[in-house]
Amino acid sequence: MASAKLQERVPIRRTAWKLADLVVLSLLLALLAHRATSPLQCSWLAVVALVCEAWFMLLWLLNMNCKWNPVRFQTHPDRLSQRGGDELPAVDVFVTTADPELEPPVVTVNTVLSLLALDYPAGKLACYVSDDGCSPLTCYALREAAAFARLWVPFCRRHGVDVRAPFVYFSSHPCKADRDFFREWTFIKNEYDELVDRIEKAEESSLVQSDNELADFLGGNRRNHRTIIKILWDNSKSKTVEGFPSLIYVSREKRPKFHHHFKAGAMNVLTRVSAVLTNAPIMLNVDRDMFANNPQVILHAMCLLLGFDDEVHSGFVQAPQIFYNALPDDPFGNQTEVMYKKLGYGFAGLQGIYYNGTGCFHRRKVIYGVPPDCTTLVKPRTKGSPSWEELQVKLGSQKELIESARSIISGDMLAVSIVDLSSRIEAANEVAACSYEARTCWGQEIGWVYGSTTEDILTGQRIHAAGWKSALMNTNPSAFLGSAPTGGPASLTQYKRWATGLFEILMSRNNPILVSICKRLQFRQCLAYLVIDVWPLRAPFELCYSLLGPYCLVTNSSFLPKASEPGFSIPLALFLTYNIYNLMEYMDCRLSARAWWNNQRMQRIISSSAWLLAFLTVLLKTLGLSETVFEVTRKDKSSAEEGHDPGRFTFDSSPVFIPAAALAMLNMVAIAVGAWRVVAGAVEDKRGGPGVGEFVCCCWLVLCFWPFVTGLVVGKGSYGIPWSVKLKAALLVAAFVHLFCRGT
Ligand SMILES: O=c1ccn([C@@H]2O[C@H](COP(=O)(O)OP(=O)(O)O[C@H]3O[C@H](CO)[C@@H](O)[C@H](O)[C@H]3O)[C@@H](O)[C@H]2O)c(=O)[nH]1
Ligand SMILES: [Mn+2]
Repeated sequence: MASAKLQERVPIRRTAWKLADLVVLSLLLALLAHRATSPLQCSWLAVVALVCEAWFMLLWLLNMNCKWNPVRFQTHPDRLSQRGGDELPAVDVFVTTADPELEPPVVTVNTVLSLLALDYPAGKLACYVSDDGCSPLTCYALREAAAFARLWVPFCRRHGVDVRAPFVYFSSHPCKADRDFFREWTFIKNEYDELVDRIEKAEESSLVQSDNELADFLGGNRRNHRTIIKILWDNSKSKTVEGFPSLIYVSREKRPKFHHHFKAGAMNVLTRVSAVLTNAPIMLNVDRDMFANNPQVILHAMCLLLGFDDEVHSGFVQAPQIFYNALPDDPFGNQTEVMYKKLGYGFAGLQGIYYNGTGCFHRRKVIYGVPPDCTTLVKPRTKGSPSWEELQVKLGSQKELIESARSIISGDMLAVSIVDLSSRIEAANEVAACSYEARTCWGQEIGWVYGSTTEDILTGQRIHAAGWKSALMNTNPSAFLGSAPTGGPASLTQYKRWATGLFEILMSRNNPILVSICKRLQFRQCLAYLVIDVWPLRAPFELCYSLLGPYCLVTNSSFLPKASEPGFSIPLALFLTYNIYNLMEYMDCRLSARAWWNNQRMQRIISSSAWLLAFLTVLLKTLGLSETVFEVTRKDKSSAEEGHDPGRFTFDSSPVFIPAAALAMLNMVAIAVGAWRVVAGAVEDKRGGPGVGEFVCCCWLVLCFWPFVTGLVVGKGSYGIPWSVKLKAALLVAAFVHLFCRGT
């Protein structure tokens, strides 16, 4: 069998789920119909409820569209190995890091080592680390890591080590009993421990003074410094057969006057620097906290990059984002496993999975904005390759860069650039300068797109808009494992940043609806993107709806049918089916009921805190009153504290907690008022006072906001909500109650 398929596209059957989708949809429709025809319809309360419920139905439709025909891709790397190593394209691997304090260098080093040791010809791999922190510590740590890689990579290859991030590998004892092996294992482990020790003991100030190679870092700071590029290891110069991939440290130039565009800016610099050095046709991008967990990842990705008749099917190949430090039952609702399995596979069945910022393989030409048709193998290129001048306008005028881009655009996947890396340092410095992008298309039609703190979704969308499809890569074991933030504040910061970026996309000319009208973003794919993009927009609707229950209890009114009315069964059935549907999704993904509860609870908390703040931030930005920034996610820290329960919600005085704390308080107050009225027999029946429905709404919300309830009432230290937040929340509640009462 000469051409056994490298990949198979397997549609996933979901007839029962489709039926359930329709049941929920019809209940939503029934609720709307009931509301529109009920006698209460003219009160503003009913209008607010109607608008919110219409929005929920729209969301449900968007979700249905996205999940409707999911697919999975099966890859066969064993069939690839029948091809020789010469038939594999080169891959440039990019790792981004930004802050040596929030992102300890030891973690970065582990990520890099796991990548250097992947099963792929060493001469075809190169690893670039971008350091936005411009930290001599990071550079030092990587240089030491390169020295350790000399032992580590051959060791992994020789013994077929499963997980090639040393901190994981050495966290358990080897099961092989062989004495020689054990001796070697102990030796390498000692070397690794010493490496960690050296990195952890190193101090910035003494490093730059004593170490000549690190003198470049003198006198700069992370916001204002020139480019520093260091070839830490050049594989082409290695004499041994058992080499390991080249390792290059890049800290791009930063000047206060130039916007550096956060991670997107860093990725664009890495793209150009790697273009003048190794110029691989495929690029792999990994966050610094995400190690390669499956040594065969690149081979799996190659099955999808080389395995289709037409390249258009895999403009990029994305591996799911999965976490290794995941707490049991996902207490902070940030493992997004169900989202991946339900929405992600659904996307994969449309124009393809979204780009998730890490664990993704891109074709370099896709990043250069080349549309798919001028690359099909069948049709000869009609337009011809772009002229020198054209490329100069788009990519900037660096000569080596344009030359390398021409070779990429001509489409030769197997070309290897054999240059002495150190001879190209000057060119690399030129393209890493902060003024290089002025008057070029970088950040617009070329490279990672600027203007959103969720640059990944935006960049992926641009690629889909050019007409490319993307493929979802599923491997067993998982391709990469990352670290999820632990603790309340870190999770909410992360959600806030995502939502801010998503709303920036919606409010810009890159809005998927516009893009699908003007470009080649498919209509259903556009709707699927909207499911994610509208996160922050959900906040105001969900907030309004969650105020209805307390409003009714406080003001002795109602917005839902009474238990005695026939209409009551509609919201009841909807509430039950919707929650059972979600619970079943978690069961289907082999997750616990507890994980479902935590996630659905976190959805309410995130919506009223992170998404709401993101919504307001972007509104302010649109009015020109503030700027959005990329806040780097803090990685596990406090877990070392004594008696610390990592699964418990913690608080700080950030404004993100105020609205959620206020909602928790308001619902408790409302229940108290409502209960008092029932006891006193003061529920007014004629005016339609609150019924079971309103009580259930408030109780449900109190349960959802339980971490806030305990934080308000009993929590001590970081488990308690700080007084400043409590006070502001209380003021909000008082203002609301006042408004409510005046309104009636
Ligand atoms: O100015 C910056 C800021 C961040 N980063 C890097 O960007 C990556 C992602 O940052 P992190 O704080 O870890 O964010 P996460 O919330 O974990 O990231 C998710 O969301 C981001 C978009 O908001 C994507 O870029 C990421 O790939 C995706 O994993 C890290 O490697 C950082 O070092 C930079 O290189 N420069
Ligand atoms: Mn991260």
